[in-house]
Amino acid sequence: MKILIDENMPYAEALFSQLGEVISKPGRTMTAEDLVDIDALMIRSVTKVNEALLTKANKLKFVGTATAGQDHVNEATLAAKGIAFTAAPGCNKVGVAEYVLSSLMVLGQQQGFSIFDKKVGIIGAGNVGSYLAQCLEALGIPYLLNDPIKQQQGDSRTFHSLDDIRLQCDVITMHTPITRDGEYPTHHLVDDTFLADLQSGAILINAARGPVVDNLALKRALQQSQSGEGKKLTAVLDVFEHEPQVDLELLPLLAFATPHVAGYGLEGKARGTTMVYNSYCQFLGLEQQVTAASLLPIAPVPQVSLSQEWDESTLFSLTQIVYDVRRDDGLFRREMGQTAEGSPEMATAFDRMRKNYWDRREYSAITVAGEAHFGVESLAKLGFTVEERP
Ligand SMILES: NC(=O)C1=CN([C@@H]2O[C@H](COP(=O)(O)OP(=O)(O)OC[C@H]3O[C@@H](n4cnc5c(N)ncnc54)[C@H](O)[C@@H]3O)[C@@H](O)[C@H]2O)C=CC1
Ligand SMILES: O=C(O)C(=O)[C@H](O)COP(=O)(O)O
Repeated sequence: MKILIDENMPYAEALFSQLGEVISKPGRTMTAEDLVDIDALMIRSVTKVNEALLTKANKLKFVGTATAGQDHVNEATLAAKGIAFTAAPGCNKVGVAEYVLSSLMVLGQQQGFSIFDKKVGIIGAGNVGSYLAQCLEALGIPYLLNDPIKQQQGDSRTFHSLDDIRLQCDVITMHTPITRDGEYPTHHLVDDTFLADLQSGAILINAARGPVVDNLALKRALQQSQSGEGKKLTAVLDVFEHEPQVDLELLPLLAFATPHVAGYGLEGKARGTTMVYNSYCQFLGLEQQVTAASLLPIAPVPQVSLSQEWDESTLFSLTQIVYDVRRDDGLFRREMGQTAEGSPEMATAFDRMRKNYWDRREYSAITVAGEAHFGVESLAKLGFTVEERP
């Protein structure tokens, strides 16, 4: 049995080689030729699975994507060819939420605000949006949810219109899939009109898919904001409309910019890989199952001890031990600054940073020890492992 895997899939080689011969290739450049005699294909978000890729797939029976987003896979085409498909919903929700929290905390420090004074609008209340809401709740930060699809499905949470969100929220964070059809398409959901209606001082974060935000409209709004003509606007982008190409006029206008790595915690990647591995084992009728936790190394700073009740400054320190968005932002700007827009070198640099990504962890990799009245319960709700001292 031959299994083709994206080379950028931690733990995959060791796991899938228990099932057959593993061939590892860069996901973005996989071709129809690569699928000749392949029984199973394990990908991430950069491999477009469509009619063209499948033309020579003479043996393919299973495709697994170790990602939450599924827009790169034409499921109807797979179904028509009798090829089974599985994804990894929710695998990286924690990483994306921690990316948003780091962005807000660092912006708070840079711009002189408290995150506790902000109201957050979450657009898309699926795995990521709901987990982010849970984190904000743990911290007592108010938020509004927008998700007309979940609302129509009878989800019992309170949902708000986009207008309410634009009028009432200081922070707007996008967590929808990219869709072009249906009643609520998300392609260019954030456009000139959306941006014009934001509150002055608003912060926009996109860690969903690039084209959810019209990048030219955002560039115009940021240029106006930074020239003092328009409303004050801050933007953080993890995803770009034409990635792996990046608009080099937009880049310097962004508060933080990163190469589609918001969900890149080691835990999230391990979850993604094990979810597709376990699904494939099930597909093959095998009983073996692997947990992500069993694959993970100990964190570089595994334990922290509180000496008093935590405050905003302690929260900042604790969370930044795990993830500081400035690390990825700095490297990304340096890498992009050395390439020309539209060049193959830019695409290579974008993907190189993703391939060689550091072993970022989630809050759960750190145990925080402290007494109950130090507020450890809320840190546990935020995702830290907590050891309550008597
Ligand atoms: N930057 C990164 O590293 C990552 C990006 N993503 C992206 O984020 C998206 C969200 O991830 P999950 O929460 O795991 O997906 P999910 O499928 O669990 O949730 C998406 C939610 O968006 C809602 N939605 C769809 N259209 C909408 C609209 N027009 N307005 C408001 N809500 C709408 C859906 O009803 C659903 O509840 C993924 O589809 C993926 O594209 C996901 C993980 C990592
Ligand atoms: O899960 C998703 O959806 C994502 O966007 C991924 O985290 C992005 O990572 P790659 O699949 O592009 O490595």
